[in-house]
Amino acid sequence: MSTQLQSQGALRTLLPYMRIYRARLALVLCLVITVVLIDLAQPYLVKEAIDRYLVVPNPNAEAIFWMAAGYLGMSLLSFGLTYYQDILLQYAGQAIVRSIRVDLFKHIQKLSLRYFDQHSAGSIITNVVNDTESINNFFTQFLPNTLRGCLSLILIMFFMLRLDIPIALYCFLLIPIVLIISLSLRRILSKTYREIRSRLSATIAFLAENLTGMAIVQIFNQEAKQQRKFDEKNKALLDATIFENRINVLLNNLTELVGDLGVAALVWFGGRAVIHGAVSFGVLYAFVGYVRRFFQPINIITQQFNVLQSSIVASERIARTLQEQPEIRELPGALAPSVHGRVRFEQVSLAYRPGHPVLNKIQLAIQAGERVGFVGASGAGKSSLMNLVTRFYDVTAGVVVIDGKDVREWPLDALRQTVGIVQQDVTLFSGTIIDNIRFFREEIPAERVKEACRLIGAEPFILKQPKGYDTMLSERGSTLSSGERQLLSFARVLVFDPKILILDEATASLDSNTEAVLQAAIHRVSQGRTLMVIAHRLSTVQEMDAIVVLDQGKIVETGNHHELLQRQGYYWRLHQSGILLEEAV
Ligand SMILES: Nc1ncnc2c1ncn2[C@@H]1O[C@H](COP(=O)(O)OP(=O)(O)OP(=O)(O)O)[C@@H](O)[C@H]1O
Repeated sequence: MSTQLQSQGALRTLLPYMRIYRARLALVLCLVITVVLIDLAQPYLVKEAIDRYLVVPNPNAEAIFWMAAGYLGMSLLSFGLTYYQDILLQYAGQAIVRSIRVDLFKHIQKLSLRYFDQHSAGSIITNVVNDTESINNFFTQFLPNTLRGCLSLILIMFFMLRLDIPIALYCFLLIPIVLIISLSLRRILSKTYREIRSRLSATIAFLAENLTGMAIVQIFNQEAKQQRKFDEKNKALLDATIFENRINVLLNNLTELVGDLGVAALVWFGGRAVIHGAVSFGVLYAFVGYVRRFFQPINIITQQFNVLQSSIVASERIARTLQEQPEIRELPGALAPSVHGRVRFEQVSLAYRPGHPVLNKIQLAIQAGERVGFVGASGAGKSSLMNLVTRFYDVTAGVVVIDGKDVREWPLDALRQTVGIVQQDVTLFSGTIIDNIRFFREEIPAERVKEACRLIGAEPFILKQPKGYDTMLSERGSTLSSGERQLLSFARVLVFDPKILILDEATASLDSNTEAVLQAAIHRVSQGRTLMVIAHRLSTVQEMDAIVVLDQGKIVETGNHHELLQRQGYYWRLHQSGILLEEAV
């Protein structure tokens, strides 16, 4: 994409956010202009003091005192205005960052699961945290510094030309030198900056992955190896950052050096001009002041190219995320039918990747209140079939119908209220037990939550926790056993009361006590609703009204446990091979 197109995309993203703070930003720009004017008037004031009241036959001490007081007053005013301007800018910048972050999170939450299949948590975190920070730099660095730099440069040139045209023109000869140094080093810097960003992003992604998979890392004794990898990533990041710093230091020192060169030349040529009476001493003094201030803006302006470039890249990435359309969308004006809990799959096929179907022409009807177990080898397509009922993904062909209506024609919130899910890997959030069960919805009375827990058989272990229902759970509930986490998610189902429940049964063997409690819980939650269980236990399939056997994305057998065993087909072979967990020991 060309830089111009990139900038347009970036601008389109930023403009609406800028508009909210336009009054504040306009005030900042006025303050920047005032501060520059004060700053540049100071050398002129000293020149006036020298030429009018100091290097004259009758020096005027009182006037000099007032000039000095004026100089100090201007410095104080400039200090106060700069302070106020910086605070205003920081506020506007951070407030814009906050709005963008909130919008990003809101948008990301709406995206379909396929998006999360394709984007790592690390890259999404970098997008929400770092890219937005780069936008802050656009407001707090690029805008004020570019304005300040350009204005200073123009005004310094104007003041210099007013003071003495030949000396001013000599000074301007130094501009190309500074520009060449600045632009060539900046080019290197911008490449390095991109490298730093991608290395930082890789480091964050690595960290995020390791935090989520810490148990696996530890069980396979991979700590040392992961540590080495992390160290390598940080070393790469360090190298790039040090290189950037070196170039920055070089650039600043070279600019200083050219400034000194300018001052030396001024003292030499200007000094001779003063001796010959061509210019006054005050003019020479003012020139020294302006030359010192002259190269700073050039340096600052070229520096802003980098800030601009990184903000463009960041806002492009933010724009791309915000423009990402959720694949799963609801039809305008969609209405939910009256809910009974009937589910029908009509010639349903699904391919996550084109040309690679994982479900093939599934034909199945489940009655309201029926309990159906889905059995099959790993990868047979059981979870994929459930993903279609919840509309985490949409069918590639055919139709999934709930209560007479294609799921794609349901309002999404109604569909998700109707279909509940208990996953094998229970998701818990940082918060209390009670809040996790009612999903932080304060309007659900505590008594209803407790009632659900009692029915499920979760209350005894909850009451054993340090603060009972108010015990804070650590991230992902890692202080609870997997059986206890499952019980909490069953309680959640009872509280939210979906008409259709999908249950992905735990594959791990549990002790007989927990097994019995969980079986009773499954029995309890299945009352009055349609139950679809990805079954891994013999005790569960035996309880089901019907069992659907899947193999390579196709239904190969249906029937109840005894019928299927008698048939001595695929189910029987699965059973014989021990794929279903027997009674716990
Ligand atoms: N999000 C996804 N993107 C791409 N392919 C996927 C995705 N989820 C599952 N698959 C593929 O679809 C096929 C069916 O997977 P699915 O998870 O439905 O099987 P399953 O029967 O539930 O297996 P298990 O019992 O091991 O969970 C597998 O080949 C899997 O690799």
